[in-house]
Amino acid sequence: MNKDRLQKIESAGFVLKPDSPEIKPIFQEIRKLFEERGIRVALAERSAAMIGERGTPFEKMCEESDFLVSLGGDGTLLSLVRRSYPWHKPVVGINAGNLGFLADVTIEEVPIFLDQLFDGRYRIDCRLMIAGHIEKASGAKVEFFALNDVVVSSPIPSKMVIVNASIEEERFNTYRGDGLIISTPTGSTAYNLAAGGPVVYPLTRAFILTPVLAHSLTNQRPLVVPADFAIELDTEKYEAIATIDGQERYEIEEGDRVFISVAKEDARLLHRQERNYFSVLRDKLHWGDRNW
Ligand SMILES: NC(=O)c1ccc[n+]([C@@H]2O[C@H](COP(=O)([O-])OP(=O)(O)OC[C@H]3O[C@@H](n4cnc5c(N)ncnc54)[C@H](O)[C@@H]3O)[C@@H](O)[C@H]2O)c1
Ligand SMILES: Nc1ncnc2c1ncn2[C@@H]1O[C@H](COP(=O)(O)OP(=O)(O)OP(=O)(O)O)[C@@H](O)[C@H]1O
Repeated sequence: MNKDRLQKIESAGFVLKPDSPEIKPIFQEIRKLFEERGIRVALAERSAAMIGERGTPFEKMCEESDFLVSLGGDGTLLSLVRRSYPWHKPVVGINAGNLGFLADVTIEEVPIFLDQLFDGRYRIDCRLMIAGHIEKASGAKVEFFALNDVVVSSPIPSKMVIVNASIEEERFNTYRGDGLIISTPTGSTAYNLAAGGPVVYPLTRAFILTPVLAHSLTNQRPLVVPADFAIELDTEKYEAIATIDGQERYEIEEGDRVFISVAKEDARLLHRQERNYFSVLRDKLHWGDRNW
């Protein structure tokens, strides 16, 4: 299979921004545009229920769609990429949210995006994903995937956490502070950026370890490591949680271990061909804008 090309452009599966029934007329308009071009549209059950329609079970939709569409903000796209990961379908984000850094097709651009799709003028970017798991002290195991980041922090604001980090089975550092972010290059412009971590071009194969408000006078710098390095975290003394892409939370107790490595398959993000990462940095995050 050529991972850079769509196999067919006959069916699309949609997920809508949660708790936003006001999105219904926008979705209906977009569905019409898809159907006018001969693309069958399925809507995931939960999204359908939100707008009073009958939907398709999420798994069936992923199985049967040539590509998936998130109509919402970056959060809706992150969640769709994670949940649909086992089917490895290309995902495009139509921005009906605020920032739309990842979800980069605007509602107005949908007709032209569809024309370009049929002309072959699109790109599928392979983005590395985190494949992680938590081994509980009890022996239980929880697996997860992340497109942006895994954050180990305190469940209580203004309480500290102590996070021990090992890289390739070698104890490397103990982070004391608000937490530790393990970010992918895709996530480098999210929480990692706010915590002072580097912006990393999204096609780079690396992980970034960035402390959040480290309680230390010995500069706890962000660290970039190759994506094929295995990272292991555990915590001491304080309560902690691991948050996946800002959306899934797991309690971490003393004795639990969090394992982070690169997922076998990349996520596939479908973009307009002319999308340029540096323009997005400028337009959305005001990179280099002297008035900001
Ligand atoms: N201080 C912070 O900046 C902060 C704090 C907590 C979480 N986050 C980030 O929020 C992400 C979850 O996003 P959400 O939209 O579900 O939550 P959210 O609604 O809390 O929004 C967080 C903001 O980050 C933006 N964002 C998300 N992923 C991005 C990316 N890869 N590049 C640039 N901007 C991005 C979103 O558009 C939104 O404006 C987490 O993965 C985490 O990285 C940021
Ligand atoms: N499946 C999901 N599980 C948990 N939270 C979700 C899920 N999908 C979306 N969210 C959350 O819903 C909220 C709103 O969604 P979304 O991020 O798409 O829109 P937004 O905040 O308006 O846009 P943006 O993220 O681009 O600023 C976000 O906080 C997001 O994390």
